[in-house]
Amino acid sequence: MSAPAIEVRGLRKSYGTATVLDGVDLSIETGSIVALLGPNGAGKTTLINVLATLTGADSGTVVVAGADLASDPEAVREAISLTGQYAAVDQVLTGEENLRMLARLSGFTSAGARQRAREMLDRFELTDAARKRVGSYSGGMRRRLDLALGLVADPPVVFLDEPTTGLDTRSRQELWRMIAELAERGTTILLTTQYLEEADALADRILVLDGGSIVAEGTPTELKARVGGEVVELRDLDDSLLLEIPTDGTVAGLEAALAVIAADPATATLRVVVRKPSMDDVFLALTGHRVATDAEDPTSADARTDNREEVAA
Ligand SMILES: Nc1ncnc2c1ncn2[C@@H]1O[C@H](COP(=O)(O)OP(=O)(O)OP(=O)(O)O)[C@@H](O)[C@H]1O
Repeated sequence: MSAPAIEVRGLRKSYGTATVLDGVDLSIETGSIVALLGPNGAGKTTLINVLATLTGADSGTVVVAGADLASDPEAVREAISLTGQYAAVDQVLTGEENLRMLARLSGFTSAGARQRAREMLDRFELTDAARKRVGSYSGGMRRRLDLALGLVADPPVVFLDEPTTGLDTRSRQELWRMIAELAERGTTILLTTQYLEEADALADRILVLDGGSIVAEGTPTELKARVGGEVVELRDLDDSLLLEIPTDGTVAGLEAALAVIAADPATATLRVVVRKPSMDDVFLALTGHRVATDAEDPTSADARTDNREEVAA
């Protein structure tokens, strides 16, 4: 088995008296996609920034792509890219000009830079917009350009800090496809996300960061299996959720949940739904918090109905 692409041991970081990272240990396999989940303020960005050499740690060891962060930060910088860092990309230049400029700065010859820009535009479906100023790009196109810029020099390790926040569902799914393709080429990806569906759809493994350390890790299926079986929901006629009861998924468990609901005669005409545990249930069970949702969060309300089956009340 090859050495892990990222290895972190006992990482600590405080701001003043506030301990943000309190002994983080993690190991990320080469070529995998790992999602870092955690409630707001859990320290996800701080952890990514430490790994990307932007923030110094107080103690602990970090090895990225075989390079030790403390003794050889330059080698770490050469092995990584961090999305969001090109958010201040030149708006007046076109997408192609930005890519060519960055390729030149990364050591490509003039002809090589032109070729590399063309490849990246093609791969990130920006060829039609290549000659347009970045200022006219949509949010999704900018994220794709940002990712393309980060990959010009073909780094083996890529950090994506909330890569799809604020994007509509279609742009988000386009970006997921491109991120998955990147991993298929052997790039290691560590991403933070507040969208549980994103972690579920994209990640080989999920790390849950809470209280300054990794409190759980596993594949999405393993984490869901940990919280138990089906969840029984009681919904009103407008489909609003009134009650949810986690069960162990056995007949006896479901019967007991239905008995709780049936004990209130007012529920007789309402609807009961049985669904599989979602990442949201996992997150709540592991951290005691729900993930903050926003209007575009696909894991909120509607999207969480995916696994539901309706049963007679
Ligand atoms: N430069 C800084 N100085 C002081 N405190 C900081 C600094 N950067 C982050 N913090 C604090 O550290 C904690 C973790 O912040 P961080 O941004 O890493 O969390 P996060 O998990 O990425 O949160 P979010 O999901 O809200 O982006 C927060 O309480 C934040 O206020």
